[in-house]
Amino acid sequence: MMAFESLSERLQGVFKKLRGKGKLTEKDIKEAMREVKVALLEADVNFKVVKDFINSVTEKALGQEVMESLTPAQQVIKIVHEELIKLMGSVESRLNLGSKVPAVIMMVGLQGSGKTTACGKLANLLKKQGKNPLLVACDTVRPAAIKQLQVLGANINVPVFTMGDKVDTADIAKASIDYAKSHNVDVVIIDTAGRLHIDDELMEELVRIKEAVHPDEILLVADAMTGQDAVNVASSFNERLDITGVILTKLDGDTRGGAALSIKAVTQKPIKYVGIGEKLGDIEPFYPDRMASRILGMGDVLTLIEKAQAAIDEKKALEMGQKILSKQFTLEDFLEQLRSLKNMGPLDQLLAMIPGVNKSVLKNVEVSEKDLKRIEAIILSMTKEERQNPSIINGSRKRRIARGSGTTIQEVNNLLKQFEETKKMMKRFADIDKDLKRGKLRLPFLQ
Ligand SMILES: Nc1nc2c(ncn2[C@@H]2O[C@H](COP(=O)(O)OP(=O)(O)OP(=O)(O)O)[C@@H](O)[C@H]2O)c(=O)[nH]1
Repeated sequence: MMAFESLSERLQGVFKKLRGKGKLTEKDIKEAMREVKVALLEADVNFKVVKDFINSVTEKALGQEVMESLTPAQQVIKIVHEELIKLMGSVESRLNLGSKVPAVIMMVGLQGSGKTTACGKLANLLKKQGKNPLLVACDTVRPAAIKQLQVLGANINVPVFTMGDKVDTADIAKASIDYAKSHNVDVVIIDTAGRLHIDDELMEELVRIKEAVHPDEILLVADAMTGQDAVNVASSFNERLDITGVILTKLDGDTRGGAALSIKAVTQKPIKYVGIGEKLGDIEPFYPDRMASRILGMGDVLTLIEKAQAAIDEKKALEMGQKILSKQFTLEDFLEQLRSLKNMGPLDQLLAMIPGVNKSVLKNVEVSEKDLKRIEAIILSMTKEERQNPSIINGSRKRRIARGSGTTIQEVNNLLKQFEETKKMMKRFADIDKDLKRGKLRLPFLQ
C-alpha cells in the first residue's frame, strides 16, 4: 500500500532525530511536536484533529515518566503510536447486523466514491463468510448503475434485485425485503444513488429509504483520495442519516492519509472497511493499530503473517522456519521461498510490512518480479553442493555460474548478497513470529 508514504517518511524523520539524542529536553519535544504537526497538516488531516492530537501527545510526552526514562525518544514514539490508534477508533469495528432477518445494509455516498463496487466487495465478503446476500439496485439516477450492479452480482454469484429506474426507490427497497424473506436471503445490501455534491433532494431520498427499511448498518462510502472533502462528506451524511460507519475506498492510491486519520475523530463514526483496489477481493477490515504501525514505519506484521499463511503451505513454512533457526537455510530453500512469495502479491508491498524494512533496506535487497527470473536462472546453474553451501562459490565457480545462466559475475555476487540479507530478514521474521506466539510482540522502537 503506497498510501501514507510521505507522512510515514516525515514522521520517521522526526523520530530519527529524537532518537539521536540521549536525554530529551522540553524544547526537544516541543520542536518534534511542531514537526509532527506540520507533517499531519500536510497529510491533509483535519486542523482541529491535529491540534487536539498534538496537545494530547505533548502533554503525555512532557510527563515525568517519559522525561526521566532511560529511553525518552522511544517513549515519545510509543505515545504517538498509541494516540494514532486512538484517533482511528482504537479497535476494529465489525459489521453489526442485528438479529432480524434479513439484516439490512444501506450503502450511501457521492458519485464516483466507489459505492457500487463496495456493494459488490461487501457481498463477496459476506458470501465467503457463509451468508446469503442480496444486492438491491436503488440507484435509479445514474443510467449504468443497475447494469453495473448486475454485472458485479453475476461475477460473484449473488442475486441482484431490481425494479428498473421508474419505481420510487423507497418502494424498491421495501419490496426487496419481501423478496429476501421469501428467498432465503439473510443480508440485503442496498446500493443507492450518488451525486457529484451533497444536495437536499438526494438526502431526502436517502432518508425515505432509511425510514422504509430501518437498516442495521448505514455505511458511507468515501474516497480516501479526496482527503478533507471525504471528511466533510462524512459529516454531512452523518448529520442527515446518522450513519453507522464508513468504508474508505482507494487507499491503494497515493492518498496522503488525511481522511483515514480524521473521519473517526470528526464524525465519531468508525471506518469499518478499506478498499485497496478495483477487484472484488480488494477489501480489508480496518485495523487502527495496524494502520498506526504502518504510518510509523513499524511495519504491519499481522497482515504480513496473515497473507503468508494464506499463500504458503503451513507445513512447509514451519520446516523453513526450523531450517533458518538451525542455520541450514540453503539457496534451494531461498528459491522455493521466492517462488512462494510470488503467490503473495507484489513483493515490495509485502516486504514493506516487515518492521525495520524501509525504502533504503528495500533498495539493498532489491527484489522485483524481473529479478526473480534471473535469480532462478542463477540458482539453477549451480551444482547441488553449491546451492547447499554457498561459501564454496569462489571466483572460477562464479564465472561458470554466470556463463551457465546468461548473467554476469556481478549479478551472481548480488544474488549471494541478497541471499545473506534474506537470511537475516527471515531470522528477524522468525523472532517476530516467536514473540507473537508468546503473546508479546516486540516493537522495533522498544528494542
Ligand atoms: N483503486 C481503486 N479504485 C476503486 C476502489 N473502489 C472503487 N474503485 C474505482 O472507482 C471507480 C468508481 O467506482 P463505482 O463503484 O462505479 O462508483 P460509485 O460510487 O458507485 O458511483 P455512483 O454509482 O455513480 O454513485 C471505478 O472505476 C472503480 O473501479 C478502490 O478501493 N481502489
